[in-house]
Amino acid sequence: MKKVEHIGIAVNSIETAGDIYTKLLNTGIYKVEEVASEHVKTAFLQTGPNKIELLEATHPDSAIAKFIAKKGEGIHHIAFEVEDIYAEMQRLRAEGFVLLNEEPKRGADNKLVCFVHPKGTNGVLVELCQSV
Ligand SMILES: C[C@@H](C(=O)O)C(=O)SCCNC(=O)CCNC(=O)[C@H](O)C(C)(C)COP(=O)(O)OP(=O)(O)OC[C@H]1O[C@@H](n2cnc3c(N)ncnc32)[C@H](O)[C@@H]1OP(=O)(O)O
Ligand SMILES: [Co+2]
Repeated sequence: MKKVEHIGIAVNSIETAGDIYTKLLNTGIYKVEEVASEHVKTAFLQTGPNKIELLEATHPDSAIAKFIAKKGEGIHHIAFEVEDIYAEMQRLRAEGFVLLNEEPKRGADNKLVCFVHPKGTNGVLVELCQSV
């Protein structure tokens, strides 16, 4: 694992949350991308080397819609950048972690991503991501 790549925050509205985080971080959203396969719209802000990903559901079946219905808005996941996602997935499986996808899937910026079940990581949903 190389570093924390981003922290994902589930929000009801990217427009509203975008204004709040722009004021909070004193920097604007630098990109908005819909990731249709995940049923989310994402918006990214950057402070120094760190990225915040705001996530709004685009469908009632979205993980974000379900999360907000259960827990309300808030931190949804921590994403770690990895060098070789296939190797990391194999390593984590061997360590007994439950991966939520068998094969890497595509996230924002077309990155390869894989999620680790929060039940095995002390209640924190973990995303692995590899730049392509
Ligand atoms: C675009 C991309 C990118 O960055 O490039 C993204 O980030 S996409 C980000 C959106 N996509 C994803 O999150 C994909 C991976 N997520 C998933 O597969 C799912 O959301 C699961 C994490 C498996 C949860 O789905 P499931 O249908 O099982 O929902 P559920 O409501 O029954 O949840 C089962 C248990 O997990 C808990 N739970 C659910 N989501 C959680 C989260 N984000 N953090 C911590 N705990 C969480 C629930 O409270 C519940 O606990 P109790 O049993 O105690 O009540
Ligand atoms: Co993410």
